[in-house]
Amino acid sequence: MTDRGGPTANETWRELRPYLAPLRAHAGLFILGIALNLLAFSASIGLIALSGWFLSATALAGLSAATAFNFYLPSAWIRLFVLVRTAGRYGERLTSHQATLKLLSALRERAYRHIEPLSPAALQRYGSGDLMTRLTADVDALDGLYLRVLMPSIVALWVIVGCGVVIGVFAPGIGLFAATALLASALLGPWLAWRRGQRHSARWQALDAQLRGRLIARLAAFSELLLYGRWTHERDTLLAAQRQRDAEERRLARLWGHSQLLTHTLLGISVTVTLALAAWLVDAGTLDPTLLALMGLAVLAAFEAIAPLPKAMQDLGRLRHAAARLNRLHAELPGVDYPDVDRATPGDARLKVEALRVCFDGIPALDDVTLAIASGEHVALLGATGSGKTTLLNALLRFVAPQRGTLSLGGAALDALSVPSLRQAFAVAPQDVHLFVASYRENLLIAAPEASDATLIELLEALGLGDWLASQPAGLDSYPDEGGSSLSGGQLRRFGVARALLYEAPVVLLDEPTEWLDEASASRVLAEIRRRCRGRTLLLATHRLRELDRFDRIAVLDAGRVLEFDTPQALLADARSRYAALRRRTVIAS
Ligand SMILES: Nc1ncnc2c1ncn2[C@@H]1O[C@H](COP(=O)(O)OP(=O)(O)OP(=O)(O)O)[C@@H](O)[C@H]1O
Repeated sequence: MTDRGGPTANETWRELRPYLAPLRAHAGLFILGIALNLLAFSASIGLIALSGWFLSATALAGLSAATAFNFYLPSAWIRLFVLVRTAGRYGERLTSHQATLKLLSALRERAYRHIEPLSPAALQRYGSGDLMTRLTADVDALDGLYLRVLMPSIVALWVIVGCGVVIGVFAPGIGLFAATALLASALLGPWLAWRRGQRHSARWQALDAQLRGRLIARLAAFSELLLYGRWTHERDTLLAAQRQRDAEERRLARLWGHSQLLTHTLLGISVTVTLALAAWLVDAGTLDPTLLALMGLAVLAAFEAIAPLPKAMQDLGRLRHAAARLNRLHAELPGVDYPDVDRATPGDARLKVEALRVCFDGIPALDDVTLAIASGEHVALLGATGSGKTTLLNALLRFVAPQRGTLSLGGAALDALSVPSLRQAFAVAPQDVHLFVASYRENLLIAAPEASDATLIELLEALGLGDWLASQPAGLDSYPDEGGSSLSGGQLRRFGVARALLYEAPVVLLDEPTEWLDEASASRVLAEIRRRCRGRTLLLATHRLRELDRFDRIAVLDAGRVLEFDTPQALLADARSRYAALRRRTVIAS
């Protein structure tokens, strides 16, 4: 069954099925929610039906003065029904929403747990806005599956049966007709709504996800876009995307209107026919006339349970699309396997890289790279942009999976180390330093929870961030702007370096730590890094030549290959070396 090229019912079921399994963990709450919902509906039907009967009976009792009529008992029942209906509704909202929120948090945690090991290698094709949308909007959309599809469908079915039974007690034929008419309405309206609406609602979800993703990305780059005069263009693109989504929303609203028309027409027909049948039986003398209103009103009350179904089914396309996006993320494999427990233990902090080859889309970023770095040695990785420095650091961190070659730390293969051991082995300052939404102190204490304020301040001052810290309104208690825009590029890098230096790992990996700095500040920062890394293995990626003579060795990378790897003195002494040539050029230039 397809909708003009839309997904089949089977496809929808396949995408949504994984989200039914977590229901089991909160089955008790869901069943309670359904039971309370049913109780509220039963009370509602009872209230309306009894009121109808009561009015008819009172009127008829008034007409025949001889009849003794007890007003008190039905009034007491009516009051009871009102109370039960209100309490049932309240209890149902409380339990079903609690169950749904618990489910959503479980789904979000499940998605996050899956995403975390994918980072960064397998996540590179997803933008951060896209990931954020999957974790938030897509997971949130799935609450509709429980709250608007499953629960109301189960309740509607029981209400239909209940209504048929209530009427059937007095007139089995009319009870059967009412239940059949209600069932037909409960199937026809929602089926049509699903058929006509699922494609649009899936499209709405896709456009909304796209818009959110773009919005997050553009807002993150807002200052740059403004600076380069691109903001107006980007804003117009965003507005156009919003208009596209809104057009889809209007289409959905129109379809919803149509399904409402159909539902209410069916309701009208069902009530009219029920009343006509009842009137016929009254006429034939086989039905008490006081029950006439009860029957019509019972069908009317039962319809309340059916009314939300078309909209829920129309939204199934949206749910399917959200589920499919999450499923795609769940199907993503980390690309890197980490053992659960260590299969080897590093003896010291020496690093060995042998015949390493890393490719992106078949193109090698590193090829046949071999390096042996002694424990405690300080090595500068020198190379032009794109030469493979970051890729080498990422390979050591196992953020990328090599196509060939081996990597080891202290004699232990890196792929034999569990994630905690691997993360304990390396302190890292990447190029894109991330600041968490927390105070600067908390951002630093992630690396060294026991560090005192004096230690933090001394380190920041040593890295030339003393003036910056003094300018912060609450010092270490100040909060960065989102994305770290309250720090300049150079400050942010040094903040990242400070965090890496605080982390007591035997190996320190720094990616372009002196980028954006003037020569004097860069020299000072490099000297501080070397001093604080004494006794630790240091690998520092850079394309700056100054100050490298103080490193133990320099590895020169070019187009993914190690051109030379030796002490600065040996490289300078070799007139044919690339390092010597680069240094000569720098001297001439300055
Ligand atoms: N995730 C990726 N997907 C595709 N290509 C990549 C990816 N990461 C790196 N590359 C490519 O691999 C090569 C090496 O990149 P890498 O970032 O390691 O160089 P780099 O020397 O660190 O450069 P920079 O100094 O600019 O950071 C480049 O050609 C780059 O485009």
